[in-house]
Amino acid sequence: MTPAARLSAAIEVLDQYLSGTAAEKALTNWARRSRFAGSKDRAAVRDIVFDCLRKRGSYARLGLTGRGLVICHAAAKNTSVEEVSNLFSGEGHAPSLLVAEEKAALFPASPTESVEAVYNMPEWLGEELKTSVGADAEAIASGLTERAATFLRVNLSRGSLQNAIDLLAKDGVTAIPHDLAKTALEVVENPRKVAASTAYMSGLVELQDAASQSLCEGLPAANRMLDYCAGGGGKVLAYGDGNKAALFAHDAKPQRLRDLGPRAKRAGLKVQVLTTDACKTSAPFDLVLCDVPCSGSGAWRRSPEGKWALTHDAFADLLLVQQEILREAAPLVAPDGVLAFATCSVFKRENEDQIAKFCDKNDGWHCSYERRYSPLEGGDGFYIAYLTRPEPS
Ligand SMILES: C[S@@+](CC[C@H](N)C(=O)[O-])C[C@H]1O[C@@H](n2cnc3c(N)ncnc32)[C@H](O)[C@@H]1O
Repeated sequence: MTPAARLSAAIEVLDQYLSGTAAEKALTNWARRSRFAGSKDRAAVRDIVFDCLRKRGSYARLGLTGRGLVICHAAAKNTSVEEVSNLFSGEGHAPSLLVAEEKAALFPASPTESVEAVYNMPEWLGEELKTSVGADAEAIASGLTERAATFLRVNLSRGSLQNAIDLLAKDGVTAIPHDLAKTALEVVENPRKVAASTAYMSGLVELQDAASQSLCEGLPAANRMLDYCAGGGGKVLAYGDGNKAALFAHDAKPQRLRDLGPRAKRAGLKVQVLTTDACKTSAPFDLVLCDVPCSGSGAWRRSPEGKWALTHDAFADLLLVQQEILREAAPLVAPDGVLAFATCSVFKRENEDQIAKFCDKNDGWHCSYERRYSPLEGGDGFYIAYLTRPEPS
């Protein structure tokens, strides 16, 4: 496909997304209809679509349509009206010719200053971000419009960072250590080759964000660790690589745990899956991690659809669920144990405010540690807090 034909395809996909289809589904639908498209074309169309989702607020200056977004994307990637006009030539599979109004919007003299355009998120979330991170808000919002780096976690029980770097290189993947975690590698060349690489297939490396790795690395040592919201199990597996603890995993939606078995096997770890009732009968645990459902705002580079889909009601529901999970998990913690609360959110209302509310309502618990990971550190935005009960004196 020509670069112009890829733009036409992205317009088609974005129009389907804007009429209510999830972006991934719209991309799959397009790929099914377009058997002529090779893997490089599919990847290129995906990149255009995701860039438009990340920057939807500023790209919407020609209206919220697939064509409007893609025209602004093309303007951002080129430097002159002529270059963009050449792509929108109307010839072959290229999108139709630009009209005067579209040409005028390519390189506006004074860009729109609305919160939605500057922060590339709905206005209320831009305000939420300002309240949460103050002076860093604009830089964080801008960072969240960039494509996320690909990070790998090296399973240190399987080999060293250097072993992983060397083995990845044999499959054409270039990776370098990243400061956020001692297990973290950043893939700087050929991230799409990771999944088929020997290092990945053999369990030497796992895909995991660097801040997520750092958060797991910092968790206190325990004899019995329960990952209460385990999902795919990324955190319990990371914890298990560096600790000798007996590992347990739970999720309110057991189907979310389906990948955990094969992943644990690949990593050479044993993780016992518990139902909600079995968590109670197997308690106490000296470390319970609650990686709660959240807005995902720290990971909007990866999942930009989330910022446009989040509603006030859904956000309010998340705040309630987060408190409910802490209430459920607290009795599972041994008297001198740690209840760890984590989100991949940059919003204070999901982080510090939740911890303050829990400690306020639950006598004896206090926050003994907390750390914010800013997306400006390179990884996703995360928050972690440890809740403990001091020994009665
Ligand atoms: C942020 S995800 C966890 C991601 C996972 N820890 C990882 O590292 O891949 C949150 C998980 O919490 C689960 N969840 C939602 N409500 C819950 C509840 N009341 N109790 C336990 N888990 C819950 C969801 O099903 C979801 O899998």
